[in-house]
Amino acid sequence: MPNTRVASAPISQLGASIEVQQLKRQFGTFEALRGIDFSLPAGRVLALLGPSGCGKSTLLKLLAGLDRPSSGSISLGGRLVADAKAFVPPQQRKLGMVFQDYALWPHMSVAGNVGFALRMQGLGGRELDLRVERVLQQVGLASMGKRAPSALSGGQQQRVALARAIVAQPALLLFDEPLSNLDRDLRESLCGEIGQLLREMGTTAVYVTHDHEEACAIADEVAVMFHGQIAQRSSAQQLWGAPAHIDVARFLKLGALLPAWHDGQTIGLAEANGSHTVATWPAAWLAPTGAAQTSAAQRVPGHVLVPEDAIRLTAVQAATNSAQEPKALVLPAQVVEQQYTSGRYRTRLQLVGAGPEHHVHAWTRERLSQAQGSVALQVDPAQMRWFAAQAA
Ligand SMILES: Nc1ncnc2c1ncn2[C@@H]1O[C@H](COP(=O)(O)OP(=O)(O)OP(=O)(O)O)[C@@H](O)[C@H]1O
Repeated sequence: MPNTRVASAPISQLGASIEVQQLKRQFGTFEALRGIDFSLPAGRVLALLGPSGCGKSTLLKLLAGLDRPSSGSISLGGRLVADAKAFVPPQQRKLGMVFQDYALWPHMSVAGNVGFALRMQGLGGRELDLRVERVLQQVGLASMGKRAPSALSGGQQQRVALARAIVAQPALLLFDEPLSNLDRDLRESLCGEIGQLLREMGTTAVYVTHDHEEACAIADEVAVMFHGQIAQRSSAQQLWGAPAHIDVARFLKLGALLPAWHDGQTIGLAEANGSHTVATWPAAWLAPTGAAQTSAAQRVPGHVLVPEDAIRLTAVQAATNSAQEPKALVLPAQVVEQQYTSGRYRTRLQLVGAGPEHHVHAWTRERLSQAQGSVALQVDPAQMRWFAAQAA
């Protein structure tokens, strides 16, 4: 979208706050949402992130009023819109929606699509034309109003859908995987533009995606969902730096999750059955929040997260647990394979003396051959995190 849009952006309004309490949605005996609680202040953007089937779209539909909760409540802007008794239909919730498949009306022009909500409000003539043209300009489609949607590219069609969603100045914008039909370059640019537009507008928004880069680029806060529940809700920085749950670390692919034990003082990398400890180090070396999860007198099984960026590769002879570098964990490893990507090698390494589950990935500039034998991993323990095994 052109930069002129920023200077001429006329819309600046505060959106509606969202308050969701103990929200559940059952389909027969299946619980698609199992007690969702969150509140979002007005003007904030929340991304719902999670694997397929975790309940993101179900939650979005309940916020939109396209479906009713089995129990629990939703309030928008302090007004109760859904609970056991109340139900406010979508057209009275002052919201705009953008879907994955654009959902444009093919028999209407671009301007006809964009102006539809305003015409429903009784607006017409010059004022309608001006509002539509202004919004088309905002989404980078100035002077395309007369075209048919079928005469536009996928990215342009999604801009029309965006213009249609924002033209009536909604208090809440809901996005359901809006970029997943577009190619990667377009996804990246449109993602940045939507984020900028949302910040300019000050509208509250909920954005469903299974792409963590998209979620982090657009949203102030990210809620990661699994099996109908929110596992963690925080800023993107916190999500990456302090995943609260092993499933979050796994979903975000934050690094290797190595079987380990923790006895309150020491952490040991161990075989899954606990039979053979490969290496130990003081638990205090880990980030405090990671170690704080366990204060046991006996060994508790779990996993240690080793982010790829926490690992440096050195020659075996150069690597020692020296007094100069007391908090560097040194582990001998064997190169298994390397893949060249984006100017670096992603290198898969097997820890020496450990089972197949004890492998990690690290990045190197050089090509290493298996014939070079062992290398040493220098791991920064401050970047590692401990996750105790969950009770069955
Ligand atoms: N109308 C329905 N009847 C029965 N089950 C449903 C219905 N709608 C959703 N579900 C189930 O609820 C679960 C959550 O679905 P939902 O569409 O919310 O997932 P999602 O996280 O949005 O997934 P995706 O990323 O694949 O769109 C899924 O197991 C789905 O099969």
